[in-house]
Amino acid sequence: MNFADQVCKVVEMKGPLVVGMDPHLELLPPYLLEKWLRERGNNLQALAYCVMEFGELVIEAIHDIVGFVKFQMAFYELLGVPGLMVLKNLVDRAREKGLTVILDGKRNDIASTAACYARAYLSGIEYPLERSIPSFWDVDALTVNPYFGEDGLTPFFEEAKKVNKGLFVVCRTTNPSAPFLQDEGREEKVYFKVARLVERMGEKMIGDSGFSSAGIVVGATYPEDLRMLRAEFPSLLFLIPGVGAQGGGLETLRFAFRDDGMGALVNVSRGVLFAYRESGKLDGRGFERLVRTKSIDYQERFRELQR
Ligand SMILES: O=c1ccn([C@@H]2O[C@H](COP(=O)(O)O)[C@@H](O)[C@H]2O)c(=O)[nH]1
Repeated sequence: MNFADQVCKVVEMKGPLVVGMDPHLELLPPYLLEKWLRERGNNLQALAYCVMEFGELVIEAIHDIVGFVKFQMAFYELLGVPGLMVLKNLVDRAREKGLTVILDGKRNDIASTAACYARAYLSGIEYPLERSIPSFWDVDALTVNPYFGEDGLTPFFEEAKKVNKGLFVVCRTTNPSAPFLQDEGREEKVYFKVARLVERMGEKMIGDSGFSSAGIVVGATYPEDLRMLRAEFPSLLFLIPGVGAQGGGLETLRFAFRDDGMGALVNVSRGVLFAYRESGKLDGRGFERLVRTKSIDYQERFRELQR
């Protein structure tokens, strides 16, 4: 069973929600932030402890009802080395709890450097005398930037295939100025070309589900593009951000799923993690109960769209 087949199995069991583990510092529950700053002082290590406890509480609250988490690396990189250690701990905790982990790093470069990223995040290090060291980041899938073209993408596809991991290549992004570059192109728009390239490069990664382990990132904020992409690329898994805080609607996500309800993973970060802010509980105590309630709510709403 390859990564794509595994994704379909988990979607069938739990639903397509991906909880985005994006610890925006300014939105963290004030009681937690105050506790760690009081105990450890005003420094990166204190913030990292706070993010760690926050992440652990989220994982504990959702692991039995959610199948996927996506860690946005930027929020952990912000906290320097302590932040990266927290990221590592949370990734391991999530996997121990049975969650499928997507690392949102949007990596790429020229081929020789991309190979290094691909080994770092996917396959690990192989060196002479048949010795090898597994990847430090024990994740299930990585997001990748397509701007370098096929030679930049190739190492990610090769390494992912070797160790049966997943890729999500950035295709149609959620941000307002996305069309400025992504809608360029003579015969075909750039984002469509990206999807076509991923489809071709991932042909040999198609599993029994009919999906390839190399998918694309498609924003919920461009529903018509989402619909066209699904119609044209039935074998691509979509990782869909943009629901909630960025204003992406739910109804149009119906088009993202294949007839059997498979094919789309929907990421919600702020809309789930910080639900306590809509509840009037200003210090955030018990925020994790609302994370759970909101996750259940999203899974139910997605289930309706999958029919
Ligand atoms: O086009 C893109 C690509 C990635 N993202 C990432 O998804 C989440 C969205 O967070 P919300 O709080 O649910 O808006 C975040 O990690 C982004 O970096 C995206 O939004 N758009």
